[in-house]
Amino acid sequence: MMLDPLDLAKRLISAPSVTPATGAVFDELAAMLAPLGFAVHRFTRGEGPDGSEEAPVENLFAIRQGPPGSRHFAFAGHLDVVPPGEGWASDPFEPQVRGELLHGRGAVDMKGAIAAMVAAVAEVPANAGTISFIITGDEEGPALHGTRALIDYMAAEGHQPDLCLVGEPTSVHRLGDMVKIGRRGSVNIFIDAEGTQGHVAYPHLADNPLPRLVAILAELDALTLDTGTDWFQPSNLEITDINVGNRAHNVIPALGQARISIRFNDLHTGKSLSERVMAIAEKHGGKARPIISGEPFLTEPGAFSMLVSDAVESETGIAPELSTSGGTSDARFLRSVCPVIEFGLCNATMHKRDEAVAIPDLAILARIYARIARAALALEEGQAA
Ligand SMILES: N[C@@H](CCC[C@H](NC(=O)CCC(=O)O)C(=O)O)C(=O)O
Ligand SMILES: [Zn+2]
Ligand SMILES: [Zn+2]
Repeated sequence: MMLDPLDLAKRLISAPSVTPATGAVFDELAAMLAPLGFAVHRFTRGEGPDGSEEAPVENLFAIRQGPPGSRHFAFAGHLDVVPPGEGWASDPFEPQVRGELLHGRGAVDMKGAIAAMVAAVAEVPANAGTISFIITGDEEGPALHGTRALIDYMAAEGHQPDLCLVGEPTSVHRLGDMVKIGRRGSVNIFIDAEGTQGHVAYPHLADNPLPRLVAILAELDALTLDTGTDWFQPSNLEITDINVGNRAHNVIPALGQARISIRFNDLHTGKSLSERVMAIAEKHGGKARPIISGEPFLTEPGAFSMLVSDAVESETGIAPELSTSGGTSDARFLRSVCPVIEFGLCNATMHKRDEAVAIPDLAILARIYARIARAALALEEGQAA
């Protein structure tokens, strides 16, 4: 009988794991995988203080070797969760079943999917091929020491998956309606306008930076970056923060700061957009400092996307839409290793209070994942690229 993904999901949700995750939640996953024949390796990266971008993050790589020369299929995901926020009907870290729903932080994003992966691999015979789990404790945060460190570890140890499935919650209205075959890129840019502090009534003795900041933001906000491409929605630029921190009515401040985030398609690169924004900032007397989070990528539709779609349709009756919409994910790193596709639970409650998964979806997802793993391991070399 299949392992019950509901029980597994409850165990994972019960271990609080707000980014950066370490410890108990990884103990739970390791305890699930070891009896299934997986060799589990865990390591921590990052040495900074709590709350800093460099705070320690735990990662887990688990592998069950198939026969020599067999194909290697990887499941990837994250055990960290976003902070619960206020107003939950029940404790976010005490999984609670109400009706058909399992409530708890991470139910859909993405402890429920990891539970389904574990239940799935229990159904795939070890002689079908090599299966691994690439699981980080920092996807929701800066992601400096998460999946990137796992990729370095796999390279150092000679573990090279042929195909990878990330279990992000890609479904929209019903389990199975959307599969992600790529993602837009992401760049976050910090903008500063500097001036000279002074008295509002003596502006000739000061230099107000805020009109310059406003001019920069107005020009950026008016940009139409593109209208989309074959596989990608239009790029969008959002002003995400404006910060002056001036509490006085009668003081011209010395500094105005803002932040923008651009999600961009394959007509751009992080560098080209960064240069464009820096030029606009400089034209108005400001400065821009970009942090490129990821470039756009597409896993061309082909044998891999077809086997994922077939698995979804066999279990749900739905032919999924192939999409690159929404945010970015750790697939932006994993695509350097092998072709990567994302499929998972319905995302309507992700990051919200009272996050919840439809309990029947957990077992359906486990069956879909088992089909995907079996089919991926059966693909001939060269078929999926
Ligand atoms: N900090 C990075 C990456 C943040 C990743 C985040 N991903 C999601 O929210 C997934 C949502 C979805 O599946 O559409 C994001 O896109 O912000 C950055 O800022 O780029
Ligand atoms: Zn996620
Ligand atoms: Zn998330």
